[in-house]
Amino acid sequence: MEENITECLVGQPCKAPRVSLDTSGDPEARQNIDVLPALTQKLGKAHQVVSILGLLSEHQRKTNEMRKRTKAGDQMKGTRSVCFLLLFTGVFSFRFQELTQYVNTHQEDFVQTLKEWIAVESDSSDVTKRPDLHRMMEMTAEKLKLIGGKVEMSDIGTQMIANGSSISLPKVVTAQFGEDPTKHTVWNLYGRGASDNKAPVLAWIHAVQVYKELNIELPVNVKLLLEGMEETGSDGLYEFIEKQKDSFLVDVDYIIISDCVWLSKRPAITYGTRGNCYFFAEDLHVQMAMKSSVLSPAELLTQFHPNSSLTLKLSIPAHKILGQSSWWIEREVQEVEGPKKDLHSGVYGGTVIEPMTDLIGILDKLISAEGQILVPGIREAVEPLSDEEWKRLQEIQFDLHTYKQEIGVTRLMYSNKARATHVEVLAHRWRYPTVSIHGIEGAFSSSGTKTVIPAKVIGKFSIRQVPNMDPPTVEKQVSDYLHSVFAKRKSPNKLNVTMVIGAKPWLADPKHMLYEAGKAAIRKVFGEDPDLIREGGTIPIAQAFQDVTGKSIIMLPIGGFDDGLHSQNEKISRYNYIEGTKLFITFLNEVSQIKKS
Ligand SMILES: CC(C)C[C@H](NC(=O)CN)C(=O)O
Repeated sequence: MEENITECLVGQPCKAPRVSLDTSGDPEARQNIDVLPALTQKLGKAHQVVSILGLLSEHQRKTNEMRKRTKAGDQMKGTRSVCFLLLFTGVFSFRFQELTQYVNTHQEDFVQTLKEWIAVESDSSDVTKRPDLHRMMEMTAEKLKLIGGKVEMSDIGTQMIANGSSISLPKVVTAQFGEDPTKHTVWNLYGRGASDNKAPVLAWIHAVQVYKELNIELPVNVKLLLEGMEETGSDGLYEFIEKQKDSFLVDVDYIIISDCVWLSKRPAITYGTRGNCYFFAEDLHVQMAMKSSVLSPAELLTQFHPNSSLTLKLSIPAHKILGQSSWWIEREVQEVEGPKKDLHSGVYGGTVIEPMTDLIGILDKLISAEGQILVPGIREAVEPLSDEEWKRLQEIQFDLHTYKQEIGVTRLMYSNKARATHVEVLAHRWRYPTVSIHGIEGAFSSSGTKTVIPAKVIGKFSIRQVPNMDPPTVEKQVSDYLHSVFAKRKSPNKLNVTMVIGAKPWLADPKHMLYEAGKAAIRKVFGEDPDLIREGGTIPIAQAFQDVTGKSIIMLPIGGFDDGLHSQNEKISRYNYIEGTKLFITFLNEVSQIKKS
């Protein structure tokens, strides 16, 4: 599969910007879609077009701001799909040719819908975009109604944001197609977003639509559940599925999620994901060296108040443990903000113990240059790789050279070992924990040379979870460790460590019949066997679904290995989108063949 994307100078007025969905591997069938001109017209300004590309991620928006030249791939943000099924009824004649031919002849319509969805900046990590996210959920519900679904939109409450106020969470959309008790019921859950994961969501909706348009009976009952907060931890969804356990979810047999990507050019089926523990390490205030003792909030108040340079704030962070039955652990945190101002590094530098220096010092102690996690207890908890797992990894064809090329690096973390194999690289990608440092809030990060001492900085990092790591334990390990590292610095500043997401890993049994159905559908549509893979990223709700329903989950990706999720050039090829739609159509039929145990 080859990429065919049109270049666009992001951040600069684009005269004829285009986003292409290509029919990879088939040069004759390649067709570009002109997304940006339509959007430019709609929005009137080229720079707004650029921010549409940015809808997919914070990262991408930042790149836009930096006016980097980048490829404007097919960018979409993610929702995901989950399917369940119920009973099986006898003989069903699967009209494969007719259904897939319909997809071929209607691919322009499907691409057009995707263009319209991409144009909505439904980014859950950006609270200023919340109206777009609400609109996206409305559009999704409308689309499902149009194709005859029994659709409901459920309010799942509010989310507390950084400034302490609450904003409403996007509604969860549920839809049902078919209530025949003699048939399987398939429930598709769509998480949130765009290419990661709007195309897979639409492919699922279109799969149902094609059956409807052709008046071909759905081989299974289908239930869809769509949420808009997946990429920031699926806020509110855990309570929702607990509540729906005995109603919407009660007759569901299987769950399908399509919020992941292939490993290579070969189609894939995913049977495990890593979890994620996401931390904020706040170094709270600069204290003048002359007031060098660590003061309690009350002391600080009496010292500084009523000088109005000090405020005492109480907040409840969204502290979550996901993937277990008590979803939320809330804790009160006293957050003291010291002198509000940043300081001039010439005037004050040398007299203050700088929060940024403290923060960098402790972040540096999380992981070694060789990739070894330094937090005591974490590596010890990891379940050893079994021979079976090792064998499965060995069977996967994975070319390290192509991988390095795709991400643009010359050396990988473990490739300096004498016997670096693809097995080691895949194990470190899917099966071992890792630490990533994501950002520092409050740091000077613009271009130029501002000589500032930031008064308050928040380091953001996460640790990917694998069996047998346990988020509450990891939280304690990380917090204790960072506080001990910080204590050694004898800094008068104050450190707060808060875990804001605690999502468990998910692992399924790939020998389950559901996986055979997936393989059969892939063989039929793509003419080859899929890779059986795991995913290094996290679907926070996955393990929770498995725990709450007790049903099997399969992840059936249609995204390409080089789609660049969360990156500057996120895209999906037309090939993956259209053939993926055929895959879902076919998979519904394969699932209907599974005998009820
Ligand atoms: C827990 C994370 C915020 C979840 C996020 N999920 C995805 O990107 C799935 N599309 C992740 O970083 O893995």
